[in-house]
Amino acid sequence: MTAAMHVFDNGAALAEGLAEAVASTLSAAVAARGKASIAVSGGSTPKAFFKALSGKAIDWPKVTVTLVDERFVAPDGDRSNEKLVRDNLLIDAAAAAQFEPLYYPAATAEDAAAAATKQTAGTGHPFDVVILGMGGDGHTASFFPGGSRLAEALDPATPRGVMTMEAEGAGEPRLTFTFSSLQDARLLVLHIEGAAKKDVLAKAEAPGDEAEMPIRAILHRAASPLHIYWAP
Ligand SMILES: O=C1O[C@H](COP(=O)(O)O)[C@@H](O)[C@H](O)[C@H]1O
Repeated sequence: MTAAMHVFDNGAALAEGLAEAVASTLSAAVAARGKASIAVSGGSTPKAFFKALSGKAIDWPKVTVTLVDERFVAPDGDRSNEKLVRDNLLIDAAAAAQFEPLYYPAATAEDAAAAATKQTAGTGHPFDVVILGMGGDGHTASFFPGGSRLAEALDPATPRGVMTMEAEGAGEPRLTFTFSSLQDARLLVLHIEGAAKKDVLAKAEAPGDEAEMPIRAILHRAASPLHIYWAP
């Protein structure tokens, strides 16, 4: 697997540079296939990128936006990745995009994952764009160290779709696209910021157990070239 490093002076420059690259990939997808798809991460890092992307001139009604992972929490709560996307990406021009959530108000996270798998079945085979983040523990999407279904989620034989994950470091039960759903995106990006995450990345790039740092699955065996976007 090859990785290209894109280094920026600061978060604002990164947000703009990444938004440009994503907008160009989505527009090319619409031109080639009449539609485009993007799966984005939650957490604290992507807010400025979302805002930069939301104003780009893309044929947004033809774009489907979803999440790489979600917490099993209602979408009006501050821990909801859906809320982050609705408040920061699905605004301005991008308000016209289609959105496919991973959270459903089901009795269990398993039921919500089944509903999300069904609803997203027509999207992303492969995704045009996947934007991954990374936690300080080396998790990406909801592939957490010690995750209850980590081996299954990272197994390339596990089909595309959404599954549940529970882990000590995860807080709420999680909903996550499987590794097979994400690793072949036409534009596969890892977006990280700060010196601490650069150190985590360096550790993960060295050979080692995926169970300890699940980001290794993406770094070492994703089918698509990985573009790493970093700013201090
Ligand atoms: O739990 C999550 O964390 C990661 C990293 O988030 P950050 O706050 O360190 O940027 C994120 O990529 C993932 O989507 C989210 O659910």
